[in-house]
Amino acid sequence: MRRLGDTCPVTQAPAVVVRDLHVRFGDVEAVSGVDLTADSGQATALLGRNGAGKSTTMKVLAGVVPPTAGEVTVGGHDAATDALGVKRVVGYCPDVGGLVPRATPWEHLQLSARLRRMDEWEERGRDMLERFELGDVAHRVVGGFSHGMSRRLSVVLAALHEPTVLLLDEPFDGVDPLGVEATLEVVADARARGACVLLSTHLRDLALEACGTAVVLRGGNRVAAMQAGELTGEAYRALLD
Ligand SMILES: Nc1ncnc2c1ncn2[C@@H]1O[C@H](COP(=O)(O)OP(=O)(O)OP(=O)(O)O)[C@@H](O)[C@H]1O
Repeated sequence: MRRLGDTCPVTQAPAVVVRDLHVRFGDVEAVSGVDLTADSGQATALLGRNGAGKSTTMKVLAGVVPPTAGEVTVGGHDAATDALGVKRVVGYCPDVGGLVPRATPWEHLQLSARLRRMDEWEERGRDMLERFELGDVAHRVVGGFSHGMSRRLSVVLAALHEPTVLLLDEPFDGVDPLGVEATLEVVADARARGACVLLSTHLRDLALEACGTAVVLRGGNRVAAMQAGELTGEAYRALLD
């Protein structure tokens, strides 16, 4: 039985390694040559315009879409051959979906904890729901939730089990300032306990606040990787054009 706070195997290698990733859906090449590395204890922002390939890259890192070509290792697991191993080490907030409309937030937490054979998770679960102002609706089905409430619950579910690699795809989308603050705290907490965080967003300012490193994608390619502080508005705009 896994307990919160259990230490994960520490490796010297970067927590996430992506080399020349290609992902094809039929005739569409969604990702065509992305390279990135991300270290434990660091947060990396994936930035880029609509259709740049951010969500597809995140799906590969989460083990839910296989790479068509290239090398992808997440927490030491090869995404092409060991998707289950990848799923075990990540916490993933998808860009859309992932929630069961007829279930309540508390039931989502219960299911997640059971699937991961977690013990002693209730206090953290309650605390996280409170931090994301979902405590009052913990027993209301999520089918009636606003978009922002659903996003907040998706972040809670991704982070509940204190994963080695935390993947947040558009976590700020439609989320109010208190939800943004709670999400930034989740990122900071994850970094502090040595997790590797990857966060995709269109919002440069929030990316800079949350992350020390920024990777910019365009047309399925990585066009830049830099310290987040170097990504001025002007530099970002130039990379997008
Ligand atoms: N399942 C799919 N089938 C076909 N094409 C897809 C599929 N998923 C993504 N694509 C295409 O791949 C490209 C990259 O999409 P992706 O969702 O990864 O971009 P994104 O950077 O996350 O965009 P956004 O910021 O709008 O969410 C787009 O052209 C998209 O239409």
